[in-house]
Amino acid sequence: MSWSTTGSFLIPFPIPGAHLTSSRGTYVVGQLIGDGQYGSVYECVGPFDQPYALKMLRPANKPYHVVKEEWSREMHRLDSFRHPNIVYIHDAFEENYLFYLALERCDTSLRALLGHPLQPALLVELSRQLLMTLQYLHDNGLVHADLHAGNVLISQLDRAPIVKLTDFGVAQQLDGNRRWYRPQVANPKILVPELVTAGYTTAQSDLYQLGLLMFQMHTGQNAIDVNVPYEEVARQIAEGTPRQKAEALGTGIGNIIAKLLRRRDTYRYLSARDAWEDMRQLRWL
Ligand SMILES: Nc1ncnc2c1ncn2[C@@H]1O[C@H](COP(=O)(O)OP(=O)(O)OP(=O)(O)O)[C@@H](O)[C@H]1O
Repeated sequence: MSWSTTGSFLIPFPIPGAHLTSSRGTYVVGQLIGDGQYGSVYECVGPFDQPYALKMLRPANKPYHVVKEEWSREMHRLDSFRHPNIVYIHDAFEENYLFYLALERCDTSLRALLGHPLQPALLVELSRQLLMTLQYLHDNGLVHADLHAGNVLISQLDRAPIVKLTDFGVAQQLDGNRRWYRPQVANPKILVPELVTAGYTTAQSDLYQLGLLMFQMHTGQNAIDVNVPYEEVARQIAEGTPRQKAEALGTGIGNIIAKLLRRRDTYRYLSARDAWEDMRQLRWL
């Protein structure tokens, strides 16, 4: 059995076969799918024998009320942003001081597909769906701010792949502001120029993170060397290394990625819609 500490408590994490109960019924926990910075995700079977992905927010020595706030924020975001390309939330509950989200279970994440160039048709289709999802979020004043391959889930991979964006733990409602001044950097591997140089994030920051992701889908490689200290990652971003690499590809899609990776927001695509306008013009579409 695995254990975690929260303050003076010792709380057992769920193990395969464990039964968890919400007001909607009983969930049977299966194998661990994976761990992230903030949570662990398990296979799970719901009250009507449906397969779910059960996300448990890891306490990680944070006070109870902080974890509860994070869980509540993510639950409300997923609940209010219903879209075919956003992972569906079925239930949310607390049991034994741990907080859970019962989510639609997807086949895989984009992370599992990376490491080599994707077929152009697949790259375009996944990018199209991501752009459409970002436009929906931005039209509703939300910036995701944590767009990396582990948060891009995919359903129906063997037929017609459907993107399911997940993990709204970092996301921020802009509330009429254009810029969100952030207290801390959540994930140094997906830094954006405006965060490095001025400490803020905008909706266009999501487009930059998508550019990093599309570079990986197109080439199978990272546009930045992420296995280095934070200062070195920040230097690459501030110097515009990702854009230079995308331009050097000399491909139509490389040019679009380069424009997503512009450092100055006036030169970057202004919206996801604009980026798709260019992508749909590519000859091989
Ligand atoms: N609804 C889901 N269906 C299938 N797999 C999922 C689902 N949600 C998350 N996963 C997988 O579970 C693993 C852990 O997810 P989680 O969101 O906790 O962390 P992460 O995205 O890898 O990283 P981080 O939280 O640090 O951004 C990942 O491999 C992710 O792809």
